[in-house]
Amino acid sequence: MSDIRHHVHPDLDSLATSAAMEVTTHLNERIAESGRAVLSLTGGSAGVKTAAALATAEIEWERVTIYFGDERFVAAGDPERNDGQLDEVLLDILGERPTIHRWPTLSAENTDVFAAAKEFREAQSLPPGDAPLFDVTLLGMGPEGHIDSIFPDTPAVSETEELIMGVRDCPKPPPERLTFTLPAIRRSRHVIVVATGDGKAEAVARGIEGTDPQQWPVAGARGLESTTFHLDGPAASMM
Ligand SMILES: O=C(O)[C@H](O)[C@@H](O)[C@H](O)[C@H](O)COP(=O)(O)O
Repeated sequence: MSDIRHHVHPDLDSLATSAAMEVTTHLNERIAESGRAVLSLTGGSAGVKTAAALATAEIEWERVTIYFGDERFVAAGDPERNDGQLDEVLLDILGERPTIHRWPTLSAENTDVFAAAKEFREAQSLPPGDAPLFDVTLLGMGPEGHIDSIFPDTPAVSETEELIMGVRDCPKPPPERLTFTLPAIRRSRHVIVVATGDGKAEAVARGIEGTDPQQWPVAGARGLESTTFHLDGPAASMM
């Protein structure tokens, strides 16, 4: 049974610093053990702030592979994309050191989000089975408990086989997205959830207690070795 922990921080800056330190420790442990490590990043304010804190971390980035947990299916360079914010705070600084796997973009030749998901799935050819895909998955979370583009009561949260999905009619715009699923997230050695504000308090409580992921997707996000929530006081107020 994986370990579920939470830490409460005085503000977003200290939360991001502490979450980034945890990411750094796990990546460095993995690099020491196997020579490489795999990290999945997330958008949203807390996720981007944590990524920014990683820019000064002592990590051999040449040995790191980076994925994005989800992406909005919009054109390259569209300000709606998650990866643009992450480029700004971290990836442009790291340059070519890490290996980065970006999601497909909407283009004149690529307009079907399901076909884009299939293309990405085939390009990654992730191994079936239980072996870890990610050493660390960092997750932001919405007030209704969505993580990546896995929203309550949608096909993405019901998925039990596929690791990668296209999303249509997403409850939060833009409506078309690409996402790793819960079966993929659960193949992370370590899951780190970052959340602030009292609007997240119920989702945090349901996520930590492990209720039905159909209603609160974050409750299905568990790491193989550990699951850690980094919170501020208001986000921790309903536990
Ligand atoms: O693609 C998206 O719509 C966002 O990336 C979203 O999933 C975000 O990560 C969470 O809503 C948490 O965001 P905040 O930390 O800003 O609340």
